[in-house]
Amino acid sequence: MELTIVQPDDFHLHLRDGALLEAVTPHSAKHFGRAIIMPNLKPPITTTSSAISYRESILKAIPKTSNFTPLMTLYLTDATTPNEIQLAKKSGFVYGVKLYPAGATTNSQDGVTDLFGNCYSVLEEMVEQGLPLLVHGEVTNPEVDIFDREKVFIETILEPLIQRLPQLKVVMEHITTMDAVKFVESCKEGYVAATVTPQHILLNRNALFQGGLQPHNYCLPVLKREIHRQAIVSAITSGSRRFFLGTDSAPHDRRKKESACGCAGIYNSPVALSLYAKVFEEAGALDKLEAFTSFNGPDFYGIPRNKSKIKLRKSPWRVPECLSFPFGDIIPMFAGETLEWEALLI
Ligand SMILES: NC(=O)N[C@@H](CC(=O)O)C(=O)O
Ligand SMILES: [Zn+2]
Ligand SMILES: [Zn+2]
Repeated sequence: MELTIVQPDDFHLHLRDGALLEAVTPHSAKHFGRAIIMPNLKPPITTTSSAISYRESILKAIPKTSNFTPLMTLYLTDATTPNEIQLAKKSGFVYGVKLYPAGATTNSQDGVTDLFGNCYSVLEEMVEQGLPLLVHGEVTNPEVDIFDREKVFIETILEPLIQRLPQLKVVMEHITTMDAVKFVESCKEGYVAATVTPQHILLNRNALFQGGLQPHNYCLPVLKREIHRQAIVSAITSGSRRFFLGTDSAPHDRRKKESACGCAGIYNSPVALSLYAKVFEEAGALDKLEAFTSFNGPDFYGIPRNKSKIKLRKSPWRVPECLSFPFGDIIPMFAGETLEWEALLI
């Protein structure tokens, strides 16, 4: 079986910097046309000028034969100014502003402590400039059960936000619950959308504990119950235009994952397209795959769809156990397992 589709984009990607950037960029560049590059570096990308120099280093890491284009984002802080938003838009290189609630996830220490109190004028400027707010949607109160943090974020932050600023474009990143599906579906199309990762449509929270603690399945927001996974699969295979591909591929050195205090993030760039194809095939919805991977995202962001094509072919291949680099190892999602679908640029 074979399928030819317009080349997909990845609307949520972590490329990191330094040696890690050089190691992982070719994997994304092999399949994807463009990617929204997350700004949670150390230190974070908080200004347009740092986004532009980060973009330069990414361009150097792209193999010569690839047409891969990074779409940059800014990391929102309590100190971001409306003027920075104007500069970002004017540069032509920045496509969104990322909200990390302070303490919610990897490298979020410099994130926002009070969105309405500290960032309201910035949000108003984003409406003015048509720049979307990309949201890690979890509350950070340690008393809230970790499995409820996305739902509580929707109720306490997102609903009031879209009430107050209905013209703001919002992408709820890496959704994990039926609550998020319902919220996105209840909003005005074209203003609120969501990215969906391979892990949140293939795995449920059992995968964290299958045969023992599985650090390579740990990401944030954490995997949820099976009913939530099913709700997300139904939403994306329904043909809704509100959901699109965002891998949240988040490489970490193996030693940081396999540790007494392992960090959050799943590295899935090399396997992502195979996995999305598997889910759509199992749902009997391969005819809806191309809109999810290649149309809905560019349409929401207001950028042209890609012109080039990619072939998805049923041709089993084995995911490497480990990707070794001079600085250390990265363990890919589904390491050592055989996947049915293979993606090839044409
Ligand atoms: N998803 C993750 O578990 N980790 C991401 C951060 C993020 O997207 O929340 C990372 O940068 O490692
Ligand atoms: Zn996140
Ligand atoms: Zn992420």
